[in-house]
Amino acid sequence: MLLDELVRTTDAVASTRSRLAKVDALAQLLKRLDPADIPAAVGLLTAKPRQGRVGVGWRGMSAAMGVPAAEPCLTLAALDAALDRLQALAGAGSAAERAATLRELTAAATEREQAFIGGVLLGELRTGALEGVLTDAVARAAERSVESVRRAAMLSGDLGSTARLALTGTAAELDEVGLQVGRPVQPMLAGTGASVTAALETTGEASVEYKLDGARIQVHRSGDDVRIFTRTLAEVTHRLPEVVEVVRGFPVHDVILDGETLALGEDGAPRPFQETMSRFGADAARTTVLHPWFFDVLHIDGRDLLDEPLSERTKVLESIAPAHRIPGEITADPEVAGRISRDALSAGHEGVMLKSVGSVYSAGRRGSNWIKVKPVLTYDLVVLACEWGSGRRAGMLSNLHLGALDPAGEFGEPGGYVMVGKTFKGITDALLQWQTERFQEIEVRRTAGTVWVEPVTVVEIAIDGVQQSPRYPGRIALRFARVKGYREDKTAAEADTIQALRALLRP
Ligand SMILES: Nc1ncnc2c1ncn2[C@@H]1O[C@H](COP(=O)(O)OP(=O)(O)OP(=O)(O)O)[C@@H](O)[C@H]1O
Repeated sequence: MLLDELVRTTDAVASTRSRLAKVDALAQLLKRLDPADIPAAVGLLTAKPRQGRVGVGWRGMSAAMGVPAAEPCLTLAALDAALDRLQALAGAGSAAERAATLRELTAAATEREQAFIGGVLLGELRTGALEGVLTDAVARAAERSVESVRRAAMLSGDLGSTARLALTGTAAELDEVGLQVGRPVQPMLAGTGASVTAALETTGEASVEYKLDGARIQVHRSGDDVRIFTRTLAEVTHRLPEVVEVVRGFPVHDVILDGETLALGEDGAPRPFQETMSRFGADAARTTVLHPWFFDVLHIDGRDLLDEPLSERTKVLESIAPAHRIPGEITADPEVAGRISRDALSAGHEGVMLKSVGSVYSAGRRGSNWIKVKPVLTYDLVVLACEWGSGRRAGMLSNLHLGALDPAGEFGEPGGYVMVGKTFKGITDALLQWQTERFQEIEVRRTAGTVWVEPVTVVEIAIDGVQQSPRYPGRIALRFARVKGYREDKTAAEADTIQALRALLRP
């Protein structure tokens, strides 16, 4: 299939607000695809290429942009092959070859296709919010239930291969997609509660656990082979040898564990989130030791536990990793839950998670079976621009312009970002240095005092609330926003929404 057909479909999808019409257009496209092209097409449609990051930045992309092709002639297969080549060339010494591959690719693309490829490669995730719609479209095109497609995608961690199986295999084959030790699954996520009492009303009897402010880890072990994945399913095994050692010590052969890892100080108190995350970076120095804590177990020695109630999974966890279980208790009593929350906070943790004891593990779902309660409101927002500082911060990019995701386009373009405030508070000297360099790399334009950047950087912001504001497009502004740290484990498509922030206006 020609790339042109896929790009036209994304334009049609972006131009309508009707979910049904979007699903319909995508289903038509999926049905026409050559089966071999399906995984690549799904990657492009969700702006997450099959190849992962191919290491093309804004500068490289703009340098490669030449005269576009007059007529569409680039096939999906050719684009996919070019991405394979770019990925293989990532690394030192191959800059010239990479530039030539990119130039060749853009020369074969029409102007619209060039813009599309740029958007995908730069991780400009305008279409990123499409995953739910695309899952529906796969179900429609393959005449399978949405639930069976969703489940297979969550358990395989891969919508592209799921789409191919749904469209070319039998219903039974789709239903057989299950957990596989070594292949990461989409993690279960939490809703937000205003207080432990309110959360407990929703969950009923709950496992009330410390909410540690570290990094999510999913650990797969088969014999001595241990693999660790992040929240976005990137493999980080080689970065966390101490976690590998801990898990090798558990009395099991096969296991899949879900947990959180973080750095502790000598006094046992948690170190700042940024210190944990620094261990995940490319040039990570091992100055801190990371400790793993587990709160769930999805599989043990040939037995899948996803559909077992949490109370059962907790017992299994206790039997294999008692010393590495996250602190917590099962209770229905708000007094007890309140005490656990106070203990968590006084030990320096973020808050608590309340999890319904009867709930199954819903991979990839953010529901009300898990509810987080944090005393400080924090939101993950996207940096849209940054202003040059003054005084001590002269010459440094300091004041961040913050945007919230607008999936439906209520205040602008669907999947775009709506500015909700600015802040330069809470930014350490190290972060200031980092962001000054980083933002100039992803710069898209600048005015006298401000550098505008690609909307790809997620930053965690603490706020006291929001207030009405006629100045900002979402008609609200953040109150007392301060930076907690950058969330390199999150993509911009996973940022918090303008709707979630606006909901804070209500008492
Ligand atoms: N006891 C726990 N149970 C589950 N998750 C925990 C626990 N302690 C810490 N966490 C972390 O909290 C997150 C749960 O919150 P949520 O599902 O909303 O993810 P998130 O969007 O990354 O949220 P946040 O920014 O608040 O960490 C998990 O992804 C995990 O990293």
